[in-house]
Amino acid sequence: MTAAIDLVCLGEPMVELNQHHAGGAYHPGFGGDVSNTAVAAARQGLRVAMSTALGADVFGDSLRGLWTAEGIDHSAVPSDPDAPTGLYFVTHGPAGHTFSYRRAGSAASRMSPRSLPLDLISSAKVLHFSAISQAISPSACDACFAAADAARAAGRLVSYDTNLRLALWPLARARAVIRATIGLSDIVLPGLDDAQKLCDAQDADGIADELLGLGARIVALTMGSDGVLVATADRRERFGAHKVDAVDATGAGDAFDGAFLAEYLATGDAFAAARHANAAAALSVTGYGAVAPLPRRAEVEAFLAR
Ligand SMILES: O=C(O)C(=O)C[C@H](O)[C@H](O)CO
Repeated sequence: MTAAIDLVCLGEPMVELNQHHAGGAYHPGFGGDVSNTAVAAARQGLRVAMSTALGADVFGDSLRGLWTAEGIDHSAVPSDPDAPTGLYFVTHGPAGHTFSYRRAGSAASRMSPRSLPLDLISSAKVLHFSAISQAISPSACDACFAAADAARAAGRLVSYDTNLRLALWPLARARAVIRATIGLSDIVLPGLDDAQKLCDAQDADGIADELLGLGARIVALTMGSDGVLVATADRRERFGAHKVDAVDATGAGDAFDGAFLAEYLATGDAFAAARHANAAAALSVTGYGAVAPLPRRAEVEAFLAR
């Protein structure tokens, strides 16, 4: 079964409570950046598995329900009877969205190198994790490095989103860990705001140069309303942002990541992958929540064909 997996996503899934309007009700949904990426990739046709841990609780059960419905393999995900599934709240204001976490001590934060499904990671085509996967605890950070080592030793691709969450760790530590991880990654997927905190360079081309210099093979830098810059050692290209009626940017980067990986595995072309992912990310911000609005392949293709 594991031999058929294209993508393993390693990190922390969470239940989401999203308050669409100030003072209004909180709407239940799903989040956790790499779980969002897993759903985004599965909706584009990849065979995806999760590597994480859940609490043995109703929130863990509902995440399993999501993954089953999306065709995502969660057979390697244990349920921890002694630690909860993490939650987060999303509120919206004039400056965008804010995340408030209830995740300290979660089951996923107890991940360690010993808990990894190494056969799965070594046999899948791509391992994807993020700086959030590393920030949730020192043992989870160790697990990410061990997983990257296993994937690389097996000749697999490592994909990394630099998602910087300064509520989870201080910038100095984040910067050191993230820059070291970029050196182990084939595909690096940063957002501009984060990249400006992680790099000495502040402009998009300088950031791409710096990340390629750290060892990335492909950099896809998402820049919000300025679109996307994709850079490899010998080519770079910009893709303009699509104009859509945006209501909630939660998970837009994860939508990009999942669609990018799906199209990259289908075509081997990072630039075609970015064009596809740029459209998927645009569609993902037209609804509330990290997961519900993630588009399917047919929707992305129809949007690009307009
Ligand atoms: O912020 C986090 O740790 C999350 O995983 C919550 C969101 O789902 C995620 O950030 C969206 O990218």
